[in-house]
Amino acid sequence: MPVEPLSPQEIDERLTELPGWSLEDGRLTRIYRLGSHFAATALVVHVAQVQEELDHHSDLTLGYNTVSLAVHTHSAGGAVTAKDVELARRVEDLAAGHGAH
Ligand SMILES: C[C@H](O)[C@H](O)[C@H]1CNC2=NC(N)=NC(=O)C2=N1
Repeated sequence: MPVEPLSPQEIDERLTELPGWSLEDGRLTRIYRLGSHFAATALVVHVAQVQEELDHHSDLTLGYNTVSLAVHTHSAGGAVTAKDVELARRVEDLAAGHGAH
């Protein structure tokens, strides 16, 4: 079943429950900071596991001690959808356990 784009108001509502996340260039984005490059790398691997589980994938960028995500839904023409929000929530749940902030 195709996933529908969220309206700008729906995106704003969902962002209130996702501290640190914002809409940048039409994508849900967040930058996490970690204590070391190795800790950041471990978070990337964990996020990749969740993305495979959800079959939904962000642009995931590893820096020295940062991990950046930007996600929209390709199959919805690049719109932000509930799938993007679900991925953001799942990543929020696991990031704290990695000491990400
Ligand atoms: C075939 C596979 O289910 C699709 O290509 C999935 C994979 N991951 C995806 N990720 C994102 N962000 N958007 C998609 O539309 C998408 N589609």
